[in-house]
Amino acid sequence: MRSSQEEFENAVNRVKLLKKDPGNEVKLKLYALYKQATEGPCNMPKPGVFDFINKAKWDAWNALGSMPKETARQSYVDLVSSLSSSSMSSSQVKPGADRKQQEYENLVVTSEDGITKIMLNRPTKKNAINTQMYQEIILALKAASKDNSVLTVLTGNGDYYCSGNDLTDFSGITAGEIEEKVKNNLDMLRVFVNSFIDFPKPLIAVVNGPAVGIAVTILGLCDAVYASDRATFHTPFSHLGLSPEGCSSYTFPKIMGPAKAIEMLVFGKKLTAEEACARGLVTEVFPDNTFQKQVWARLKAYSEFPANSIRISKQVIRNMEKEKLYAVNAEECSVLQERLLSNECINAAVNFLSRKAKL
Ligand SMILES: CCCCC/C=C/C(=O)SCCNC(=O)CCNC(=O)[C@H](O)C(C)(C)COP(=O)(O)OP(=O)(O)OC[C@H]1O[C@@H](n2cnc3c(N)ncnc32)[C@H](O)[C@@H]1OP(=O)(O)O
Repeated sequence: MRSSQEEFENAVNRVKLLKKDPGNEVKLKLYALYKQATEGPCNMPKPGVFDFINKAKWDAWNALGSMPKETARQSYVDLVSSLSSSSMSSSQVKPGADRKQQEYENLVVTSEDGITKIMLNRPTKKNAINTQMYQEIILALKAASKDNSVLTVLTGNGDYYCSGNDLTDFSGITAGEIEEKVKNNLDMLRVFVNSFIDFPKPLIAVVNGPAVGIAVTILGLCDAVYASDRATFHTPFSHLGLSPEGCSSYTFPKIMGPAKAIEMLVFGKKLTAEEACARGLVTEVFPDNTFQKQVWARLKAYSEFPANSIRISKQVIRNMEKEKLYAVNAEECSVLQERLLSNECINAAVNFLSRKAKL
């Protein structure tokens, strides 16, 4: 929908009422869009290099090139709306309260202070990831990649971070249906892991408690991992007749060296948070009683860094090996598809379902 001249003028007035300074970067963007919307493409002579302020303004306006006036007007209105709502939320919402976004069945997704938090929300099942939760995480990451946040956080509700893939996912499936179900699940897993590979902003795991299976492997694709000292890290793939996923067959040897990676991924050694930190899988460990306070203060400080710089720097690092990661993901999914149909795996799932086996 195109915005009218009246909406544009309203937006110009609303900018003057903003309670929070939006920062120089946003102010330059507003200036440039306003000039483009009212005068068209940049028509000023370029200021000298030492005229810093006017040069920055000129650069911002000139960068809009031949953007039509109508598009600039719409972008200005959109930008002011996003600023007004965040300025309102900080003045009207109780401190510490989150602004809730789209509703999900297995997630709670909130955005505040430049941080989008995706919280796994099946605490009674230790946040095990079922098919629907995989789909919801894919959607939530897609939405977070496009929202105004600077950082995205993945965490768990309750005493667990996540107990990994939901082992009951295949219960109630007949022998005739199993192959197709496994294939569909593996197609979904590939998309799920790709959405971590492709995530364009810093993605931070706040590991509030034990993590199992895919919840651990995917940490190798996160940009920082903050863990409570109560957290543990366990990838019992061999016990379950499975094989590594989440690109861990590539990221773990790279992070901790092949011998330590094999101890985890092949022999299923469970690590404490301190051990995982010593191996480089975890960025920093915090005492559980101050974990949330310390981590969120840290994240809030990081979210105030220049958003574009942070995003671009993350992408420069990730882009170096994106193709490799896609290939690893595809290969792991193809191996896992066979494993899921193996007797070793089916027996392990039956054991879990009949409550004979636990980790
Ligand atoms: C797309 C295909 C991908 C395949 C790749 C696989 C990747 C993986 O993630 S492999 C790892 C899979 N996860 C596990 O093996 C963990 C299994 N769970 C357990 O061993 C235990 O539940 C526990 C150690 C995580 C926690 O034990 P405890 O504290 O004693 O709590 P409960 O066992 O009573 O659990 C409470 C409740 O939660 C259910 N639950 C826990 N984890 C899972 C799970 N992974 N899948 C399904 N359900 C899980 C558990 O069954 C209990 O439910 P209720 O009995 O209904 O209360």
